[in-house]
Amino acid sequence: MSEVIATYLVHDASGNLQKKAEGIALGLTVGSWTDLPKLDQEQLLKHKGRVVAVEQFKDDPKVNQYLGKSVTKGLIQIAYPSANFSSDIPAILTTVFGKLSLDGEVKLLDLEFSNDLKAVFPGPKFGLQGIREKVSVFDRPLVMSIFKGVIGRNITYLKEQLREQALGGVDIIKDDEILFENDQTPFEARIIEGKKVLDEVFNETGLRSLYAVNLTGRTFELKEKARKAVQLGADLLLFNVFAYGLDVLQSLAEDPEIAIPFMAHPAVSGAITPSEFYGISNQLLLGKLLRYAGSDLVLFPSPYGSVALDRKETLSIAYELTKDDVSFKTSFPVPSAGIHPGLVPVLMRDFGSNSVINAGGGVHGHPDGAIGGGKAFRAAVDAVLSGRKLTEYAQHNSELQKAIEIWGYKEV
Ligand SMILES: CSCCC(=O)C(=O)COP(=O)(O)O
Ligand SMILES: [Mg+2]
Repeated sequence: MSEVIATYLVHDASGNLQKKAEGIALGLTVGSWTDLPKLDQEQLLKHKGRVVAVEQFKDDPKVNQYLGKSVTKGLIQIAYPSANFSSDIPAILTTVFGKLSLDGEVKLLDLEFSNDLKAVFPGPKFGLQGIREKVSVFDRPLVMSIFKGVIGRNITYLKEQLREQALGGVDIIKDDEILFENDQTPFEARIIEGKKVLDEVFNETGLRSLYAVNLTGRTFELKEKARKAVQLGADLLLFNVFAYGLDVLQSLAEDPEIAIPFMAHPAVSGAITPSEFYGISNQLLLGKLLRYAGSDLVLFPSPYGSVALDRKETLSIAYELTKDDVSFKTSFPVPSAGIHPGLVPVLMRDFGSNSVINAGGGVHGHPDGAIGGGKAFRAAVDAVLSGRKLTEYAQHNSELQKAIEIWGYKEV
């Protein structure tokens, strides 16, 4: 049957989760808070939500104290018939968590789509393997660096910073998500001038880094802007998807004229995900839904840096992005924020080779500048792949040595 099964974590004061589940299944589909006498059986059968499972957990006095009331914690699973919604994320989210998201301590943990429903979503156009092919790197995690301190600077400054990052040997260089349309470094100039710089570096070194330019502006201008970016030869598009909406990403990603990869930034998602009582899980929002909507690479806070996320949560995001699913290509997990070369061993232990190591401050803050920073990251990756400790490898690599001296390291 065509349906979406939603899994919720609930903290309910009534103490009767079965009744709560029945209330949700009816209330979000054919019913209301009052009896509707005209509901007929046929309509009920076709459109009513179905309670799939209810699992009650042990009472937790700490939670009761925190919430200031006695609650019953548990998982509720409800199946919603596809006949109730059009096949798009806004309709699905509104069905499964529209009014319900406002109604007490309920967190949406997961959505399971039937195969016919999955088929309407694009998934990543290039995916992890397609990105690897673009950079011709198949046997290690990719290394990415982020422009820093570019706001208020002109295109000459941006080009210099781009050149330094590329010379450091990183595979991808991305705009910071806070660089918007501006007079000094306009979107189109960034693409045109950036391409020249990266082609120059390629002629000098044989390494062609990719540049992810930040696609920003008003929603209804984005398609034209993205199409123009492709015509100008942009490599990738960075996108602040949660400032716009998942459906905006999907519309862009499925446009055949925008045939370049999308990199999703998690900005604003922290307004939705962190509570254990409310919102949507990171696994669903940053993992499954970003993959379904067409993101080729997904940034999220790593467990170790400046904006750290619980390790289990980060692993669950990466799992959703990379797990086998015949319907979709896999997306590249990009654990980020406050990353320095000394964290590479733990990042590679957690996320493996099919991940991107991404840093801004950890590249530009290197004593030898962004060139040294990039080299230090590449050396750290080589050290781990060759089974050596960072400190041992650093004895013969000055860039890694200097990075470890300032920021330290975590061996596994
Ligand atoms: C919260 S994940 C996105 C990280 C990010 O946008 C960023 O600019 C990280 O920069 P950093 O200097 O911390 O590497
Ligand atoms: Mg940033």
